Amino acid sequence: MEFLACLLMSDKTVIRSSNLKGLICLSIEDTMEASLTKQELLKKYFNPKDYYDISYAKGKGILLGEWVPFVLKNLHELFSSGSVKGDTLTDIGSGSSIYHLVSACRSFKNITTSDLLEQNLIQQKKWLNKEPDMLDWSEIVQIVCDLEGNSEKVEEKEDKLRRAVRDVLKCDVLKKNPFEPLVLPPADCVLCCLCLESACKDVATYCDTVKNLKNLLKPGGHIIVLGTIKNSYYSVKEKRIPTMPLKEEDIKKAYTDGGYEILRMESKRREDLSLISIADFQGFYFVLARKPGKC
Ligand SMILES: C[S@@+](CC[C@H](N)C(=O)[O-])C[C@H]1O[C@@H](n2cnc3c(N)ncnc32)[C@H](O)[C@@H]1O
Repeated sequence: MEFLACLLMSDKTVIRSSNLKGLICLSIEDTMEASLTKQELLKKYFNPKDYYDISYAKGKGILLGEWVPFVLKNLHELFSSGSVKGDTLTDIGSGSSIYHLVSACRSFKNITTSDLLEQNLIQQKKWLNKEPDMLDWSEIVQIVCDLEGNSEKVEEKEDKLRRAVRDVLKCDVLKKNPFEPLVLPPADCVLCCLCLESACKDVATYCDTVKNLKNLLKPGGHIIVLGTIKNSYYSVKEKRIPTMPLKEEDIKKAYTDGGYEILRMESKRREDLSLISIADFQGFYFVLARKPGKC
């Protein structure tokens, strides 16, 4: 007779069977993991130091080869052209990273960084306060100094960025007001690097989120988004964090339907697939778009 058996074998393993012939072993941890939301998974597994080590650490970070040069080159060209400037820039989903803000601090004197996770805000503040256990971004800052013709030394550049970052705030980009209960004054520029694919569960949510970010901008303000194409996970230590695999064709539609004027769009195919088990993105994209209206 068929019946459901659920035997507790140890504090970690459950055996389930509908007829006791074919046993399926599930760990309690697996079962509990499957019920975690994306945000709960991030809170549990996104250790900023581990993320930095796997992604950006000197000589070994997997994003150093193609992603970092793609981001730094595009942002350098953009900010040095003088076409995007103003007083305030809001960075969404900064994590514990600062590499993407180095070029921006030439054009914006008032930068707000933000993230969903408290552990990232803590790590970000360590770098801003030059605490002994801060993350070392100097190798990447040097690349920006090189792009700018070495008019400033790495330490000068880092201090300039530290002076420009006025606030480090908690945010949830999926909320109507991502900074609730705070209401931020509209910014001249919103920047978002590797966050939307991590936050959004599907393309429809990505489109809604992009549209909603307009509320954080002044009329005529710019949004700059850099992210990955067809990426379904990235790893933090041995844990895989799921992401939303965005297709190239979805990107243009999201910004056009979101009510922006697209000023520039770039994409690049990933060439080195050797570390695909750590993150399976196929390429990267860069979008610069403008909220209609006069500044
Ligand atoms: C792959 S990391 C990128 C971090 C950093 N921007 C970078 O380029 O290295 C994704 C970041 O998005 C943040 N994130 C995920 N969901 C979010 C949400 N709903 N609101 C704000 N940030 C979120 C995570 O906490 C994490 O810091």
